[in-house]
Amino acid sequence: MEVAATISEGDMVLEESVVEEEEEDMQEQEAMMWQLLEEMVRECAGEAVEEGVQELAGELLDELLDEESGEVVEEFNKELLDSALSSSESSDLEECESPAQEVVEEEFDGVLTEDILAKGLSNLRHSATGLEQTYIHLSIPNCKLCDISILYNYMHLQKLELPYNKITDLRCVNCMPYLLQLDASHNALSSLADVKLPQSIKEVDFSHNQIFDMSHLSDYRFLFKLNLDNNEIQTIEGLRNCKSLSYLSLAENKLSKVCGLDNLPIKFLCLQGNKITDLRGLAKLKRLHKLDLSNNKIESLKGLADHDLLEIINLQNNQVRELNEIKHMQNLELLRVLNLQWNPIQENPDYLYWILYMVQKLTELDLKKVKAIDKVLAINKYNPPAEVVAANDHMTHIMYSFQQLQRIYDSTLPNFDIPYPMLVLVGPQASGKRELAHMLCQEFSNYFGYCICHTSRSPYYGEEDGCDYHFVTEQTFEEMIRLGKFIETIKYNGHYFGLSRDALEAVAREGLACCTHMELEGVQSLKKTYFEPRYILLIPMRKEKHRKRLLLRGLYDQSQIDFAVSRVDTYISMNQDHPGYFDAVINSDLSKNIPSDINQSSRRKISPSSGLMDSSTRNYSSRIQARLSAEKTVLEQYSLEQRQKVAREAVKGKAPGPYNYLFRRVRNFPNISSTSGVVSKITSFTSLVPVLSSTGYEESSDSLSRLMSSEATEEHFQESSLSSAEELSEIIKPIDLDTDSSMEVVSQALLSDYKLLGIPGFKRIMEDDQSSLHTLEEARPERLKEENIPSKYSSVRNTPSPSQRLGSNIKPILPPIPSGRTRAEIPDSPQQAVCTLK
Ligand SMILES: Nc1ncnc2c1ncn2[C@@H]1O[C@H](COP(=O)(O)OP(=O)(O)OP(=O)(O)O)[C@@H](O)[C@H]1O
Repeated sequence: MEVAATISEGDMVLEESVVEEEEEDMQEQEAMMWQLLEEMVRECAGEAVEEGVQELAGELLDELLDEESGEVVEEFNKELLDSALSSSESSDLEECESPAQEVVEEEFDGVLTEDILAKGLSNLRHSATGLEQTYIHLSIPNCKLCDISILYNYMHLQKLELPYNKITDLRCVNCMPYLLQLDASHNALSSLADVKLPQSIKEVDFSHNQIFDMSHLSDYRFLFKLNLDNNEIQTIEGLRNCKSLSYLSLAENKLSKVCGLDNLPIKFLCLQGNKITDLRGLAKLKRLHKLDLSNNKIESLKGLADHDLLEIINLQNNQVRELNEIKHMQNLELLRVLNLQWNPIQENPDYLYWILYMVQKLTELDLKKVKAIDKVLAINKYNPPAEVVAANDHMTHIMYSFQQLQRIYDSTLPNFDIPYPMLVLVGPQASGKRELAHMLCQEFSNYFGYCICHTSRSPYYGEEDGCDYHFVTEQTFEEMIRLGKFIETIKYNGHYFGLSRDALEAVAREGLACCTHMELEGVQSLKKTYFEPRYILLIPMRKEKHRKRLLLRGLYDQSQIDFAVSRVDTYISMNQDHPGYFDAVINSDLSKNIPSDINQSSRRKISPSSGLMDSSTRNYSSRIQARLSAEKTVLEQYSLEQRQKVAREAVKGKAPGPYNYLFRRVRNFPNISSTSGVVSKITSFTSLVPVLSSTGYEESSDSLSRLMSSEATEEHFQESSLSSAEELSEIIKPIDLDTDSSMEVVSQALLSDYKLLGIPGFKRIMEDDQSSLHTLEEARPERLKEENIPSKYSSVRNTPSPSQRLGSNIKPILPPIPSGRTRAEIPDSPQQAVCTLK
């Protein structure tokens, strides 16, 4: 039993050991299978990686292993792929480093051998002679090469790249007549004396060497690009014959000035990281496109002007301090990118706007995009357009005047519907507008009062305070601005000029229409107010004559004369571009009395009789007074008597007040074509009511009615299609203001043509106005009433409020002075009229 038991136990032991053996076998087989599988996978992945198809490797592994091996295989797969990729990357890097890396690693002695060279050759082509096949490109970077004498045998090379080596001797290139590109950067070259590059060389890079002398680079006519960055060069020299040099870089050298570059066709110049202090040596580099002068010691930008093609300038980290230096760049029409970071100039508060004003086409400043709003603000700050000046001026005066006690002004009485009549003579300096204003006020003293402007300039000889101007100091003028005294002001030739509210009110209080003169900017500001003056433009059509006229005055220096003459064009274009902006245009050219050649010395010695514009004759009022009181001719005397007669009749009510005619509103003729420009042709047409002749009211009324009837007017306008501005310029003929006879022309134009001289006292006319209108209306011929021809009086009485502001062709020539404005109602002092608004 025991044996049996032992046997059976032995059997069991045997059985167990057999099972163990079988298990071991299976494990072995499994391990073998794994090994096989791993080898297979590695092989496939390796192949795929070798081919650079990493994705494919992944997919392959997936396909092979996924289904069979479950998660374990997947993990393995990933590990394998990672290791395969990293090994491929490292092998890539190795490849990048150098084709000859393996050789270098074996204690390389720096001598270029055939083996190394063979790995760097490429680009098999016909040689330049065309006789043989040869490699024309050799590139052996980063090989610690010292000795490259083997290259003496490689004369067919056209491109040679040997950067990041230790080369000190480059004479082998002397035997390469076909070489076009040479890169010997990052080497140990200290001299180029022995290097004789071929004439045909186009691009050379000697950057990052120890070269201190560049004089040996001359005579390369086809050299296009030269890089000498990071060397020891102290002077730019030897390039004068490089007539094709477009790209020159000498960054990080020891240059202290720019020189030796005259007349070279350089487009790109990099001189950053030197010790340059000024740029005068750049003056003759006319083809520069891009300039890098960062990290220098530049203080002055003189030498940058006149580079018409310059687009980009980098002046970062220099010593530019003065805003005025920017002026040297103001003519750089193509300059778009400018970098002035880390320059003291940046600390100036006006820096941004001044630069944007001076170099208006910049798109990038200090590495930031330029904003359009900043450009606009810059222009508005330093050279604001006339509209901006006018708007600012208007805002200023409105703001200051609001701070004052509010009043009811004589010029606004009796209501806003009927604007206070004002006549403003506009034109460039010395166009004769001041003389004409004085004359009008003298001749039409019953209608016009001269409005005396304020100025901060000192009086010329012959000018009187309170007659020509109110002469005040600049401080007083500015104080007056702050007190809200002005309606408009301008600054002309550095002096203030302004139309004060008080001056205008003084005229209005007299019951007179205001007549004054001013420059265009004044008009632009005045047009923003509620006043609605008529504007007459006096324009010199011949600039040379105008210049002589200014010269004759002997008051202005050359720049002032140039400025005044240059403004003639501004007026002309304003008149052309804005039809109706001026109500009339007068050609103010002189025709006589100006000597054809005026020299400097004779300017101040012109006798009063030789011309009106001499400074000794500038007391206008007395001059005009003298003229008017001069003995009259028979004809003048007769004319005067006639006018006085008419005036007497008007006062008595037999005839309408003459101002009613003079300032009657022009009808709006639809077929008037708006034109602009100076009118020189004189026609007989007048938009004013025709003349009151001595034959009595009936006749004149008849002719008036005929003229004002639509039939007559349409008929007339078919002949003459003029704008209202032109109509008035027809009325006031082109006048030669500076000749004795021209005074008469003015008189005749304004007086004889309309028979308006000798107007009786304005006040009385005003008082009689209402009654005379009634009387006259009643006295109108029945025929006219039946035909429903509009009465001039009713139109005067019911003058419609102007529907448009200035510039419109339907506006009146001049509004009538409101009938409610009589002397009796006008308070004696301004205080009486003061009423504080709630
Ligand atoms: N309030 C004003 N607003 C705008 N412009 C004015 C004003 N007062 C005067 N001006 C103008 O300023 C300019 C300079 O005046 P200034 O008196 O110095 O000229 P001028 O040499 O005497 O010439 P002119 O004979 O044209 O007056 C003139 O054109 C004048 O009409």
